[in-house]
Amino acid sequence: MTLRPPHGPVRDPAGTPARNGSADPARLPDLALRSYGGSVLAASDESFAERQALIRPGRPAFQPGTFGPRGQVYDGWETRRRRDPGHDWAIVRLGMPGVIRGVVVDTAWFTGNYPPHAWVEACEMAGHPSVAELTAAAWTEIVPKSPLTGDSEHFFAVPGGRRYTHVRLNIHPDGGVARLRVHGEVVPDRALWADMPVDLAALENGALVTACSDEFYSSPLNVIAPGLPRHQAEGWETARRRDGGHDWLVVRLAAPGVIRLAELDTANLVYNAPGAAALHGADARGGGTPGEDAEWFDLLSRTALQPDTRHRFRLTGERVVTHVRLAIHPDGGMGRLRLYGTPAPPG
Ligand SMILES: NC(=O)NC(NC(N)=O)C(=O)[O-]
Repeated sequence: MTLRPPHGPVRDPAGTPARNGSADPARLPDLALRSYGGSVLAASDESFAERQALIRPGRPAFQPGTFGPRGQVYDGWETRRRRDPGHDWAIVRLGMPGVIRGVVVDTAWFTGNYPPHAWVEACEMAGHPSVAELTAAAWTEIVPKSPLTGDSEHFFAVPGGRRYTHVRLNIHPDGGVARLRVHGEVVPDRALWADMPVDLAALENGALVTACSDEFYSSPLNVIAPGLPRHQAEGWETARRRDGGHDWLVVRLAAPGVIRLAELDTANLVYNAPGAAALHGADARGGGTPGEDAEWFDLLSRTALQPDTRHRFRLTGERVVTHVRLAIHPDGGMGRLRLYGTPAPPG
């Protein structure tokens, strides 16, 4: 099973195959995504096309022969032609800090104006640093200076396991980059959870969708994304099932814990909402990832659902869970899944 990047339908990115059961880096969430709270804080130049487009969800669009006052319109970040030495750069705050496993520099649609070279640096700064503070920070090179080609996705694996909060994309000497994707594992600042119940299924808290039955129309990762889905494609949508079975996904929680409240939101699924859903838990504190044959126990027995509705269910069990399986009957999808609970004490 592979997971699509969020906000499908999208074409599959070319990625490396899964290794040792670990996720393919290109399938991990894009920590920089604008809809995950990322921002392109500053850029050396954005004369032709705005920097914020670098981290927009979805594939870049292009319509030839569309000219505005700046020139041809591009869906990406494009700097002016340099007439002096130097290079262009853009500083990106990750929406979700974490360990970066791979970076995609996508020059889609930039043909006569792509940068011949790029490299990427990263840094970790606590709090809410200003651009001046970031500029003065110590940056680590995570992608060495590498050649680029026009109108192509370039995937760079990132070794090491450090947590980062910001990245800096450098291009030499100038040109256009449609998208920058920063794939990795979310590592939240757990001190900010204080002692409050949290959404243990939230991507921003470090949860991850690790498996699903089907992701035909849009990614199951969407169900644990921040905020509300604006439309069907910003949730998870499966194909119509014709085999009498049911669809499901598995969430590895942000931390082991007891879930007190489950929110199953069929937002935007009007004519394709599941008829019913159930939640099952597993406790894998001993290690490993529970598979189909794991000991899954009931958290919420099969319950009828309404279309386009946020359902909230109190859960009464006291068992600690590390993984939750959402079963939907027979198919359809889900806009959002929230699992509020209290993390179990360490050990
Ligand atoms: N946005 C632009 O017009 N860019 C440039 N030109 C074309 N036609 O794309 C360029 O780099 O000079």
